Amino acid sequence: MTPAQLLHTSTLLGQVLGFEQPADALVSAYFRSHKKLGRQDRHEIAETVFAALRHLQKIQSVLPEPVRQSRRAALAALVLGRGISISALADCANAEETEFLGYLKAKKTEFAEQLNTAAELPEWLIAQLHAQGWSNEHILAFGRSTAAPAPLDLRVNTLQAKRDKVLAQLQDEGIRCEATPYSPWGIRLRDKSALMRHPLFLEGTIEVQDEGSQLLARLTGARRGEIIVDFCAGAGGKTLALGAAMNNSGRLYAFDVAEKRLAKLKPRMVRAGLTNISPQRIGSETDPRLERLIGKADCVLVDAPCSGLGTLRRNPDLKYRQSPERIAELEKQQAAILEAAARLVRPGGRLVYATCSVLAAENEHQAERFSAAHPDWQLANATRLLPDCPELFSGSPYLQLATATHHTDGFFAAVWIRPE
Ligand SMILES: C[S@@+](CC[C@H](N)C(=O)[O-])C[C@H]1O[C@@H](n2cnc3c(N)ncnc32)[C@H](O)[C@@H]1O
Repeated sequence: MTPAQLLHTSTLLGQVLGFEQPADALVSAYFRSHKKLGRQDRHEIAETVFAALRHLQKIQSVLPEPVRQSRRAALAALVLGRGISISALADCANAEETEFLGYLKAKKTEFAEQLNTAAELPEWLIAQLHAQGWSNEHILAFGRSTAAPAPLDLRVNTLQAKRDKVLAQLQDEGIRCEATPYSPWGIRLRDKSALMRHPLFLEGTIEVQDEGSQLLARLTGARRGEIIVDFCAGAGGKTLALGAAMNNSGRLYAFDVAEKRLAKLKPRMVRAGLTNISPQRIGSETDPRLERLIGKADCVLVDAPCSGLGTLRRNPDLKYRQSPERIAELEKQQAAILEAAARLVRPGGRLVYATCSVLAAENEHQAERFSAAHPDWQLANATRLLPDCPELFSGSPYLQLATATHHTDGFFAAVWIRPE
Protein backbone atom coordinates (compact mmCIF):
# COMPACT_ATOMS: atom_id res chain seq x y z
CA MET A 1 0.00 0.00 0.00
CA THR A 2 1.27 3.47 -0.88
CA PRO A 3 0.95 6.48 1.45
CA ALA A 4 -1.65 7.98 -0.94
CA GLN A 5 -3.71 4.78 -0.93
CA LEU A 6 -3.53 4.72 2.87
CA LEU A 7 -4.87 8.28 3.02
CA HIS A 8 -7.86 7.33 0.87
CA THR A 9 -8.41 4.14 2.89
CA SER A 10 -8.49 5.98 6.21
CA THR A 11 -10.89 8.65 4.86
CA LEU A 12 -13.27 6.02 3.48
CA LEU A 13 -12.95 3.83 6.59
CA GLY A 14 -13.91 6.85 8.71
CA GLN A 15 -17.21 6.93 6.78
CA VAL A 16 -17.78 3.17 6.81
CA LEU A 17 -17.18 2.84 10.56
CA GLY A 18 -20.02 5.30 11.21
CA PHE A 19 -22.30 2.35 10.15
CA GLU A 20 -25.01 4.69 8.91
CA GLN A 21 -25.07 3.20 5.41
CA PRO A 22 -24.07 -0.18 3.96
CA ALA A 23 -20.30 -0.45 3.48
CA ASP A 24 -20.54 -1.56 -0.17
CA ALA A 25 -22.69 1.49 -1.02
CA LEU A 26 -20.20 3.85 0.67
CA VAL A 27 -17.26 2.23 -1.14
CA SER A 28 -19.00 2.58 -4.53
CA ALA A 29 -19.97 6.20 -3.82
CA TYR A 30 -16.38 7.02 -2.80
CA PHE A 31 -14.99 5.57 -6.02
CA ARG A 32 -17.60 7.45 -8.08
CA SER A 33 -16.46 10.71 -6.53
CA HIS A 34 -12.74 9.89 -6.93
CA LYS A 35 -12.64 9.00 -10.60
CA LYS A 36 -8.86 9.33 -10.85
CA LEU A 37 -8.24 6.29 -8.67
CA GLY A 38 -6.91 3.45 -10.80
CA ARG A 39 -7.91 -0.21 -10.68
CA GLN A 40 -5.09 -1.21 -8.36
CA ASP A 41 -5.82 1.73 -6.02
CA ARG A 42 -9.48 0.72 -5.80
CA HIS A 43 -8.56 -2.88 -5.12
CA GLU A 44 -6.13 -1.95 -2.30
CA ILE A 45 -8.54 0.52 -0.70
CA ALA A 46 -11.65 -1.70 -0.86
CA GLU A 47 -9.81 -4.84 0.33
CA THR A 48 -8.36 -2.95 3.31
CA VAL A 49 -11.72 -1.40 4.29
CA PHE A 50 -13.34 -4.86 4.24
CA ALA A 51 -10.37 -6.36 6.12
CA ALA A 52 -10.94 -3.74 8.84
CA LEU A 53 -14.61 -4.79 9.08
CA ARG A 54 -13.65 -8.46 9.25
CA HIS A 55 -11.15 -7.81 12.07
CA LEU A 56 -13.00 -5.06 13.91
CA GLN A 57 -13.36 -6.88 17.23
CA LYS A 58 -9.58 -7.13 17.48
CA ILE A 59 -9.09 -3.57 16.26
CA GLN A 60 -11.68 -2.22 18.71
CA SER A 61 -10.02 -3.97 21.61
CA VAL A 62 -6.97 -1.73 21.14
CA LEU A 63 -8.68 1.31 19.55
CA PRO A 64 -11.92 1.85 21.46
CA GLU A 65 -13.13 4.46 18.92
CA PRO A 66 -11.80 3.27 15.56
CA VAL A 67 -14.09 5.69 13.69
CA ARG A 68 -11.98 8.56 15.11
CA GLN A 69 -8.72 6.70 14.54
CA SER A 70 -9.40 5.36 11.09
CA ARG A 71 -5.79 5.69 9.93
CA ARG A 72 -4.62 3.37 12.70
CA ALA A 73 -7.59 1.08 12.03
CA ALA A 74 -6.53 0.88 8.36
CA LEU A 75 -2.94 0.04 9.32
CA ALA A 76 -4.22 -2.62 11.75
CA ALA A 77 -6.38 -4.10 8.96
CA LEU A 78 -3.34 -4.38 6.70
CA VAL A 79 -1.44 -6.35 9.34
CA LEU A 80 -4.29 -8.44 10.78
CA GLY A 81 -6.36 -9.01 7.67
CA ARG A 82 -4.11 -8.72 4.64
CA GLY A 83 -0.99 -10.46 5.91
CA ILE A 84 1.28 -7.43 5.37
CA SER A 85 4.35 -7.37 7.60
CA ILE A 86 5.03 -4.32 9.75
CA SER A 87 8.38 -3.81 8.03
CA ALA A 88 6.65 -3.62 4.62
CA LEU A 89 4.70 -0.62 5.92
CA ALA A 90 7.82 1.48 6.56
CA ASP A 91 6.76 4.08 3.94
CA CYS A 92 3.28 4.44 5.41
CA ALA A 93 3.58 4.19 9.21
CA ASN A 94 5.47 6.66 11.45
CA ALA A 95 7.41 5.53 14.55
CA GLU A 96 4.37 5.71 16.88
CA GLU A 97 2.20 3.82 14.42
CA THR A 98 4.86 1.14 13.98
CA GLU A 99 5.00 0.74 17.75
CA PHE A 100 1.18 0.45 17.85
CA LEU A 101 1.28 -2.28 15.19
CA GLY A 102 3.89 -4.20 17.21
CA TYR A 103 1.65 -3.99 20.30
CA LEU A 104 -1.29 -5.27 18.23
CA LYS A 105 0.67 -8.25 16.89
CA ALA A 106 1.80 -9.20 20.40
CA LYS A 107 -1.85 -9.73 21.36
CA LYS A 108 -2.28 -12.71 19.02
CA THR A 109 -2.71 -15.30 21.81
CA GLU A 110 -5.13 -13.08 23.71
CA PHE A 111 -7.22 -12.60 20.54
CA ALA A 112 -7.36 -16.37 19.99
CA GLU A 113 -8.54 -16.98 23.57
CA GLN A 114 -11.45 -14.55 23.67
CA LEU A 115 -14.65 -15.58 21.89
CA ASN A 116 -15.52 -12.15 20.46
CA THR A 117 -12.09 -11.60 18.91
CA ALA A 118 -11.62 -15.24 17.83
CA ALA A 119 -15.08 -15.43 16.21
CA GLU A 120 -15.06 -11.74 15.18
CA LEU A 121 -18.61 -11.29 16.44
CA PRO A 122 -19.90 -8.45 18.63
CA GLU A 123 -21.00 -9.24 22.19
CA TRP A 124 -24.71 -8.57 21.54
CA LEU A 125 -24.75 -11.19 18.77
CA ILE A 126 -22.82 -13.73 20.85
CA ALA A 127 -25.40 -13.21 23.62
CA GLN A 128 -28.29 -13.86 21.17
CA LEU A 129 -26.61 -17.01 19.82
CA HIS A 130 -25.94 -18.29 23.36
CA ALA A 131 -29.58 -17.57 24.27
CA GLN A 132 -30.77 -19.77 21.38
CA GLY A 133 -28.64 -22.64 22.66
CA TRP A 134 -25.47 -22.36 20.57
CA SER A 135 -22.27 -23.51 22.31
CA ASN A 136 -19.03 -21.52 22.17
CA GLU A 137 -17.73 -24.03 19.58
CA HIS A 138 -20.77 -23.51 17.36
CA ILE A 139 -20.41 -19.73 17.61
CA LEU A 140 -16.71 -19.94 16.82
CA ALA A 141 -17.34 -22.17 13.79
CA PHE A 142 -20.03 -19.75 12.59
CA GLY A 143 -17.81 -16.69 13.05
CA ARG A 144 -14.85 -18.35 11.34
CA SER A 145 -17.00 -19.52 8.42
CA THR A 146 -17.90 -15.90 7.68
CA ALA A 147 -14.32 -14.60 7.90
CA ALA A 148 -13.42 -15.06 4.24
CA PRO A 149 -15.27 -13.47 1.32
CA ALA A 150 -17.91 -15.65 -0.39
CA PRO A 151 -17.14 -17.33 -3.72
CA LEU A 152 -19.08 -16.19 -6.76
CA ASP A 153 -21.98 -18.52 -7.57
CA LEU A 154 -23.84 -18.37 -10.86
CA ARG A 155 -27.27 -19.70 -11.77
CA VAL A 156 -27.74 -20.97 -15.29
CA ASN A 157 -31.02 -19.81 -16.84
CA THR A 158 -32.47 -23.17 -17.87
CA LEU A 159 -34.72 -21.45 -20.41
CA GLN A 160 -31.63 -20.68 -22.43
CA ALA A 161 -29.02 -23.35 -21.72
CA LYS A 162 -28.05 -26.48 -19.85
CA ARG A 163 -25.66 -26.14 -16.91
CA ASP A 164 -23.15 -28.65 -18.27
CA LYS A 165 -22.80 -26.77 -21.53
CA VAL A 166 -22.24 -23.44 -19.80
CA LEU A 167 -19.78 -25.05 -17.39
CA ALA A 168 -17.81 -26.54 -20.28
CA GLN A 169 -17.77 -23.19 -22.11
CA LEU A 170 -16.47 -21.29 -19.07
CA GLN A 171 -13.82 -23.95 -18.41
CA ASP A 172 -12.72 -23.82 -22.08
CA GLU A 173 -12.26 -20.08 -21.64
CA GLY A 174 -9.86 -20.78 -18.77
CA ILE A 175 -12.27 -19.76 -16.00
CA ARG A 176 -11.74 -22.07 -13.02
CA CYS A 177 -15.21 -23.25 -11.97
CA GLU A 178 -17.21 -26.30 -10.97
CA ALA A 179 -20.83 -27.44 -10.60
CA THR A 180 -22.36 -26.49 -7.24
CA PRO A 181 -22.98 -29.57 -5.06
CA TYR A 182 -26.68 -29.05 -4.26
CA SER A 183 -28.30 -26.84 -6.87
CA PRO A 184 -28.54 -28.41 -10.33
CA TRP A 185 -28.58 -24.88 -11.79
CA GLY A 186 -25.43 -23.61 -10.11
CA ILE A 187 -21.80 -23.02 -11.03
CA ARG A 188 -19.19 -21.91 -8.48
CA LEU A 189 -16.24 -19.87 -9.66
CA ARG A 190 -12.92 -20.59 -7.96
CA ASP A 191 -11.60 -17.06 -8.55
CA LYS A 192 -13.48 -13.79 -8.64
CA SER A 193 -13.98 -13.11 -12.36
CA ALA A 194 -15.56 -9.98 -13.76
CA LEU A 195 -18.36 -11.76 -15.62
CA MET A 196 -20.72 -8.78 -15.85
CA ARG A 197 -19.53 -8.06 -19.38
CA HIS A 198 -19.41 -11.70 -20.47
CA PRO A 199 -21.78 -12.48 -23.40
CA LEU A 200 -23.42 -15.26 -21.31
CA PHE A 201 -24.36 -12.63 -18.73
CA LEU A 202 -25.42 -9.98 -21.24
CA GLU A 203 -27.64 -12.53 -23.03
CA GLY A 204 -29.28 -13.60 -19.75
CA THR A 205 -27.89 -17.15 -19.77
CA ILE A 206 -26.23 -16.70 -16.37
CA GLU A 207 -27.08 -14.66 -13.28
CA VAL A 208 -25.09 -14.18 -10.10
CA GLN A 209 -26.90 -16.01 -7.28
CA ASP A 210 -25.72 -17.79 -4.14
CA GLU A 211 -26.40 -21.54 -4.27
CA GLY A 212 -28.53 -21.24 -1.11
CA SER A 213 -30.81 -18.73 -2.81
CA GLN A 214 -31.18 -21.10 -5.75
CA LEU A 215 -32.26 -23.85 -3.34
CA LEU A 216 -34.95 -21.61 -1.83
CA ALA A 217 -36.38 -21.05 -5.30
CA ARG A 218 -36.34 -24.84 -5.87
CA LEU A 219 -38.06 -25.41 -2.54
CA THR A 220 -41.22 -23.68 -3.83
CA GLY A 221 -41.63 -26.55 -6.31
CA ALA A 222 -42.78 -23.91 -8.88
CA ARG A 223 -43.96 -25.68 -12.04
CA ARG A 224 -45.21 -24.84 -15.53
CA GLY A 225 -48.58 -23.11 -15.69
CA GLU A 226 -48.87 -22.33 -11.95
CA ILE A 227 -49.79 -19.06 -10.24
CA ILE A 228 -46.85 -18.15 -8.02
CA VAL A 229 -46.44 -15.11 -5.78
CA ASP A 230 -42.99 -13.85 -4.81
CA PHE A 231 -44.23 -11.63 -2.00
CA CYS A 232 -40.92 -9.89 -1.14
CA ALA A 233 -39.33 -9.95 -4.57
CA GLY A 234 -36.77 -7.15 -4.15
CA ALA A 235 -34.59 -6.91 -7.25
CA GLY A 236 -35.88 -10.34 -8.27
CA GLY A 237 -33.03 -12.77 -7.59
CA LYS A 238 -35.47 -15.55 -6.72
CA THR A 239 -38.18 -14.29 -9.09
CA LEU A 240 -35.91 -14.96 -12.08
CA ALA A 241 -35.15 -18.48 -10.85
CA LEU A 242 -38.88 -19.13 -10.31
CA GLY A 243 -39.77 -17.80 -13.78
CA ALA A 244 -37.27 -20.17 -15.39
CA ALA A 245 -38.49 -23.12 -13.25
CA MET A 246 -42.01 -22.34 -14.54
CA ASN A 247 -40.59 -22.48 -18.07
CA ASN A 248 -41.85 -18.93 -18.67
CA SER A 249 -45.46 -20.07 -18.39
CA GLY A 250 -48.29 -19.47 -15.88
CA ARG A 251 -48.25 -16.22 -13.89
CA LEU A 252 -45.57 -15.02 -11.48
CA TYR A 253 -46.43 -11.99 -9.34
CA ALA A 254 -43.42 -10.12 -7.97
CA PHE A 255 -44.47 -7.80 -5.14
CA ASP A 256 -42.36 -5.51 -3.01
CA VAL A 257 -42.81 -2.26 -1.11
CA ALA A 258 -39.55 -0.81 -2.52
CA GLU A 259 -40.01 0.70 -5.98
CA LYS A 260 -36.25 1.09 -6.50
CA ARG A 261 -35.56 -2.60 -5.94
CA LEU A 262 -38.43 -3.73 -8.19
CA ALA A 263 -37.18 -1.37 -10.90
CA LYS A 264 -33.96 -3.41 -11.02
CA LEU A 265 -35.97 -6.56 -11.75
CA LYS A 266 -37.35 -5.22 -15.05
CA PRO A 267 -34.12 -5.19 -17.14
CA ARG A 268 -33.14 -8.53 -15.60
CA MET A 269 -36.44 -10.11 -16.73
CA VAL A 270 -35.90 -8.85 -20.26
CA ARG A 271 -32.33 -10.16 -20.33
CA ALA A 272 -33.51 -13.56 -19.06
CA GLY A 273 -36.25 -13.75 -21.73
CA LEU A 274 -39.00 -14.05 -19.10
CA THR A 275 -42.44 -12.74 -19.98
CA ASN A 276 -44.53 -14.45 -17.29
CA ILE A 277 -43.63 -12.00 -14.49
CA SER A 278 -45.82 -9.12 -13.25
CA PRO A 279 -43.79 -6.84 -10.98
CA GLN A 280 -46.03 -4.68 -8.78
CA ARG A 281 -45.18 -2.27 -6.01
CA ILE A 282 -47.47 -2.63 -3.01
CA GLY A 283 -47.97 -0.05 -0.27
CA SER A 284 -47.78 -2.67 2.48
CA GLU A 285 -48.55 -6.35 3.04
CA THR A 286 -52.23 -5.42 3.39
CA ASP A 287 -52.44 -3.42 0.15
CA PRO A 288 -56.03 -3.76 -1.19
CA ARG A 289 -54.60 -4.63 -4.63
CA LEU A 290 -53.63 -8.03 -3.19
CA GLU A 291 -57.25 -8.95 -2.50
CA ARG A 292 -57.99 -10.24 -5.99
CA LEU A 293 -55.37 -12.96 -5.39
CA ILE A 294 -56.76 -14.23 -2.08
CA GLY A 295 -56.94 -18.04 -2.17
CA LYS A 296 -55.63 -18.15 -5.77
CA ALA A 297 -51.91 -18.87 -5.64
CA ASP A 298 -50.45 -22.35 -6.03
CA CYS A 299 -47.46 -21.16 -4.03
CA VAL A 300 -46.49 -18.02 -2.14
CA LEU A 301 -42.85 -17.36 -1.32
CA VAL A 302 -42.16 -14.97 1.56
CA ASP A 303 -38.46 -14.13 1.32
CA ALA A 304 -38.83 -11.94 4.36
CA PRO A 305 -36.91 -8.76 5.19
CA CYS A 306 -34.42 -9.95 7.82
CA SER A 307 -31.22 -9.12 9.66
CA GLY A 308 -29.14 -10.72 6.87
CA LEU A 309 -26.85 -12.29 9.49
CA GLY A 310 -26.45 -15.35 7.25
CA THR A 311 -24.63 -13.18 4.70
CA LEU A 312 -21.75 -11.90 6.84
CA ARG A 313 -19.20 -13.20 4.33
CA ARG A 314 -20.47 -10.59 1.87
CA ASN A 315 -21.67 -7.95 4.30
CA PRO A 316 -19.38 -8.01 7.36
CA ASP A 317 -20.70 -4.56 8.39
CA LEU A 318 -24.19 -6.01 9.04
CA LYS A 319 -23.18 -7.35 12.46
CA TYR A 320 -22.45 -3.74 13.43
CA ARG A 321 -25.49 -2.23 11.71
CA GLN A 322 -27.98 -4.61 13.34
CA SER A 323 -29.00 -4.53 17.01
CA PRO A 324 -31.39 -6.41 19.31
CA GLU A 325 -33.88 -3.51 18.96
CA ARG A 326 -33.79 -3.62 15.16
CA ILE A 327 -34.23 -7.42 15.24
CA ALA A 328 -37.28 -7.08 17.51
CA GLU A 329 -38.78 -4.68 14.90
CA LEU A 330 -37.99 -7.11 12.09
CA GLU A 331 -39.70 -9.94 13.99
CA LYS A 332 -42.97 -7.98 14.09
CA GLN A 333 -42.68 -7.11 10.40
CA GLN A 334 -41.93 -10.73 9.43
CA ALA A 335 -44.92 -12.08 11.37
CA ALA A 336 -47.25 -9.51 9.78
CA ILE A 337 -45.99 -10.22 6.25
CA LEU A 338 -46.21 -14.00 6.69
CA GLU A 339 -49.78 -13.77 7.98
CA ALA A 340 -50.89 -11.46 5.15
CA ALA A 341 -49.12 -13.44 2.43
CA ALA A 342 -50.65 -16.74 3.62
CA ARG A 343 -54.11 -15.44 2.63
CA LEU A 344 -53.12 -15.66 -1.04
CA VAL A 345 -52.43 -19.43 -0.95
CA ARG A 346 -55.18 -21.59 -2.53
CA PRO A 347 -56.52 -24.64 -0.66
CA GLY A 348 -53.91 -27.36 -1.15
CA GLY A 349 -51.31 -24.75 -2.15
CA ARG A 350 -47.85 -24.13 -0.65
CA LEU A 351 -46.47 -21.37 1.57
CA VAL A 352 -42.69 -20.92 1.87
CA TYR A 353 -41.19 -18.65 4.53
CA ALA A 354 -37.47 -17.92 4.12
CA THR A 355 -34.76 -15.71 5.59
CA CYS A 356 -31.01 -15.29 5.24
CA SER A 357 -30.64 -15.09 9.00
CA VAL A 358 -29.20 -17.48 11.59
CA LEU A 359 -31.30 -16.14 14.46
CA ALA A 360 -34.01 -18.43 15.86
CA ALA A 361 -36.11 -15.33 16.55
CA GLU A 362 -36.42 -14.69 12.81
CA ASN A 363 -36.53 -18.37 11.85
CA GLU A 364 -37.87 -21.23 13.99
CA HIS A 365 -39.78 -18.91 16.31
CA GLN A 366 -41.62 -17.30 13.39
CA ALA A 367 -42.41 -20.72 11.92
CA GLU A 368 -43.61 -22.07 15.30
CA ARG A 369 -45.82 -19.02 15.80
CA PHE A 370 -47.42 -19.48 12.36
CA SER A 371 -47.95 -23.23 12.93
CA ALA A 372 -49.57 -22.53 16.32
CA ALA A 373 -51.91 -19.94 14.80
CA HIS A 374 -52.81 -22.23 11.86
CA PRO A 375 -52.90 -25.77 13.26
CA ASP A 376 -54.76 -27.02 10.15
CA TRP A 377 -51.86 -26.05 7.84
CA GLN A 378 -49.51 -28.99 7.38
CA LEU A 379 -45.84 -28.26 8.06
CA ALA A 380 -43.89 -30.12 5.36
CA ASN A 381 -40.38 -31.47 5.82
CA ALA A 382 -38.58 -28.84 3.76
CA THR A 383 -35.44 -30.91 3.26
CA ARG A 384 -37.53 -33.71 1.67
CA LEU A 385 -38.76 -31.23 -0.93
CA LEU A 386 -35.26 -31.15 -2.43
CA PRO A 387 -35.04 -34.81 -3.51
CA ASP A 388 -31.79 -34.30 -5.43
CA CYS A 389 -30.06 -33.22 -2.18
CA PRO A 390 -30.28 -36.22 0.20
CA GLU A 391 -27.29 -34.74 2.09
CA LEU A 392 -29.59 -31.96 3.29
CA PHE A 393 -32.13 -34.31 4.94
CA SER A 394 -32.22 -33.73 8.67
CA GLY A 395 -34.39 -34.48 11.67
CA SER A 396 -35.71 -30.90 11.56
CA PRO A 397 -38.70 -30.02 9.39
CA TYR A 398 -36.90 -26.84 8.35
CA LEU A 399 -34.23 -26.28 5.72
CA GLN A 400 -31.20 -24.74 7.41
CA LEU A 401 -28.16 -23.96 5.34
CA ALA A 402 -24.97 -22.95 7.13
CA THR A 403 -21.84 -21.45 5.64
CA ALA A 404 -19.64 -23.67 7.83
CA THR A 405 -21.31 -26.87 6.57
CA HIS A 406 -22.79 -26.12 3.15
CA HIS A 407 -20.57 -23.26 1.90
CA THR A 408 -23.66 -21.24 1.02
CA ASP A 409 -24.92 -18.16 2.82
CA GLY A 410 -26.88 -19.00 5.98
CA PHE A 411 -30.53 -19.60 5.07
CA PHE A 412 -33.68 -20.83 6.79
CA ALA A 413 -36.93 -22.03 5.20
CA ALA A 414 -40.22 -23.49 6.38
CA VAL A 415 -42.92 -24.87 4.08
CA TRP A 416 -46.63 -25.39 4.83
CA ILE A 417 -49.44 -26.89 2.78
CA ARG A 418 -52.80 -25.18 3.16
CA PRO A 419 -55.66 -27.59 3.93
CA GLU A 420 -58.00 -28.41 1.00
C1 LIG B 1 -34.67 -10.49 1.63
S1 LIG B 1 -35.21 -9.18 0.64
C2 LIG B 1 -35.78 -9.97 -0.81
C3 LIG B 1 -34.70 -10.48 -1.73
C4 LIG B 1 -35.24 -11.04 -3.03
N1 LIG B 1 -36.32 -11.98 -2.85
C5 LIG B 1 -34.13 -11.70 -3.85
O1 LIG B 1 -34.12 -12.93 -3.98
O2 LIG B 1 -33.29 -10.98 -4.38
C6 LIG B 1 -36.69 -8.69 1.42
C7 LIG B 1 -37.54 -7.73 0.64
O3 LIG B 1 -38.76 -7.52 1.36
C8 LIG B 1 -39.22 -6.25 1.01
N2 LIG B 1 -40.30 -5.88 1.94
C9 LIG B 1 -40.19 -5.24 3.13
N3 LIG B 1 -41.41 -5.09 3.69
C10 LIG B 1 -42.30 -5.64 2.83
C11 LIG B 1 -43.72 -5.80 2.84
N4 LIG B 1 -44.45 -5.33 3.85
N5 LIG B 1 -44.32 -6.41 1.80
C12 LIG B 1 -43.56 -6.88 0.76
N6 LIG B 1 -42.21 -6.75 0.68
C13 LIG B 1 -41.60 -6.15 1.71
C14 LIG B 1 -37.98 -5.39 1.04
O4 LIG B 1 -38.16 -4.20 0.30
C15 LIG B 1 -36.93 -6.34 0.43
O5 LIG B 1 -36.79 -6.10 -0.94
